[in-house]
Parts: sequence; structure tokens; C-alpha cells
Amino acid sequence: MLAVSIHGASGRMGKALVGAVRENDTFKLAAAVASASDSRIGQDVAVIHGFPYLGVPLTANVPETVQKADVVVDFSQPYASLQLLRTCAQQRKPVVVGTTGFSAEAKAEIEEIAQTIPVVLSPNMSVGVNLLFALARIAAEAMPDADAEIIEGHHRHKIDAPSGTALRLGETVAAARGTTLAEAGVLSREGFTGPRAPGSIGFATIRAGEIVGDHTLLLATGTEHFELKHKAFDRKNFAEGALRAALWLPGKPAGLYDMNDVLGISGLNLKLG
Ligand SMILES: NC(=O)C1=CN([C@@H]2O[C@H](COP(=O)(O)OP(=O)(O)OC[C@H]3O[C@@H](n4cnc5c(N)ncnc54)[C@H](OP(=O)(O)O)[C@@H]3O)[C@@H](O)[C@H]2O)C=CC1
Ligand SMILES: O=C(O)C1=N[C@H](C(=O)O)C[C@H](O)C1
Repeated sequence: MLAVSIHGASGRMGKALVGAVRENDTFKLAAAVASASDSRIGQDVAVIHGFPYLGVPLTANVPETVQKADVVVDFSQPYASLQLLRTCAQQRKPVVVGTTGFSAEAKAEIEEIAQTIPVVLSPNMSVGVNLLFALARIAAEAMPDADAEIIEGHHRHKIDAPSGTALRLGETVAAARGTTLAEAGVLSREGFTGPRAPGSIGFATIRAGEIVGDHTLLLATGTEHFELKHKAFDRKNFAEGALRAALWLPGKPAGLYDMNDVLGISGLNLKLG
């Protein structure tokens, strides 16, 4: 059995991960980390999420939890996630990071840390979204002059925008067109914007109710619209992807891996026609 520690265990993804670990005989929950200010520290992580007692108390002691784990899975917040990565580097532990919203500086530090330990970093652990990335590249190459717009929707609690997945979609389209998201991205619009800049990659963000995660890439010319769409209905989908990554990662050489590596579709090079 693989001992997994969940970092961000008190959250929505924490709940989905506890549920997924309970249903999977390959894993045993070694530890569950919440923020130090959480009033439920010391309580059983399964019980706080409405599952039967598991005997794993919520804790804020990160070094101790990393020590107990064969692999660490993180869905928390960027600052907390970086601190965790530093501890994992000290203890030479593999880590799967699903957290989004990292700054460019934080991403640079993650790349540096991943020179010492194996890290899977992906804004979306679902199979469907990783196929969406691959198909987006093909579509953006095939329709180089189409207006690219990325529309994403999430629940009212989400604290980063656009979503990590939407930004990755934008980076994918930009790379397929020989540019970067920093160059071509228009992350939001308001006021007297003027006409659409040719070649720009636009974003629209919806935050409403309990939307789990919707992403659409629209490629529009004057005469046709092409859409690629993914909808997640249950966080179980992300949790199972993260556990798939957690099973794949231990024993890999130090490096920064993507969910495409885990799924074995990093070399996917579908050709049209
Ligand atoms: N890659 C993927 O497939 C997916 C990625 N995500 C990303 O995962 C992240 C978490 O999402 P979600 O679960 O919905 O968010 P939540 O806010 O529900 O959960 C995050 C949890 O992390 C906790 N936390 C904060 N600081 C620390 C700390 N220092 N140590 C440990 N835990 C801490 C928070 O506790 P507190 O409330 O006390 O601050 C909170 O309970 C987001 O960045 C989201 O975008 C989400 C789904 C899928
Ligand atoms: O915060 C979420 O919920 C999600 N975040 C991820 C992102 O920012 O892309 C992935 C997923 O859509 C759910």
C-alpha cells in the first residue's frame, strides 16, 4: 500500500481525495494537513467530511506529515503549496500539485525544486481536460486566423481567475501559433475596449453557484464557429486523476512532470487529413 498525505485536506478537493483514497485499496491515508488556524485541527479528517472514522487527525505539522508519506498530494493555496514543496525537497519526497494560481516567480521556484525531487504539476487532473489541451493545439494550428476565446465557469468560492486550466488552454493556443500568452492574452475586458485585436486570445470568466468546472475553447472565423468543450460534474474526477499521478510518480527521476506524462499522452501528435 502507498502511504499518501493530503495537503489541503480540509477543502473541497480534500474531501474528494479522502473519498477516493477510501475507495482505493492501493492507498492508505497517512496524514491530512489543514491550515494552522483551522478550528478542526485534531479532529478525524474522514469524520469532518461526513465519512466513517478513519483514525487520521487533521494536523498543521507539515514536516511530520511529509515524513509519514510515500507521496504527497496537494490541493491548497499557492503560498501553502510552495512551503510544502520546500519541505518535500528537504525530505526528498515526490509530490503531486493540483493547486492553481501560482505567480511567475512561484512557478520558477517550483521548476527549481523539481530539479531535486519528482513533481507532477497540473492545473487539471482529468483525462478529458488533458485531451482537450491536445485537441486545442491541433485546432489552433488548423485554424490559425480564427479568433480564439476561452470561456470558463466555476463555483462562487473559487479565488483565482482565469482558472489554471483556462490559462493552460490559452498557453496551448498561443504556442500553437508561435506566440505566448503574455503577448496575445486578453484576460478580461471592460469599458471602451476598441475592436478585437487580431491574433489575440480572449478570456471570459463565470463564477456562479456550485459549477464544478466548465471550459470551452471557441475558434471563430467570419463564416464558422468551432468549439471544444469540457464539463466536470464531480470532483471525484480530479481526485482519481491525482491518485493516478500519485501512483505513477514515486521512483521517477527528479523533474517537473505534467498530467500528460502520467496519462501517457505527452507525445500525442494527432494529424489532420
Ligand atoms: N488540478 C486540478 O485538477 C484541480 C485543481 N484545483 C485547485 O486546487 C486548489 C484547491 O481547491 P479547493 O479544494 O476547491 O479549495 P478549498 O478552498 O476548498 O481548499 C483548499 C484548502 O487548503 C487549505 N489550506 C490553506 N492554507 C493551508 C496550509 N498552509 N496548509 C494546509 N492547508 C491549507 C484551506 O484551508 P482554509 O480554508 O482554512 O484556508 C482549504 O481548506 C485550488 O487552487 C483549485 O484551483 C481544484 C480542483 C481540481
Ligand atoms: O477551483 C476549482 O474548483 C478548479 N480549479 C482548477 C483550475 O483552476 O483550472 C481545475 C478545475 O476546473 C476546478
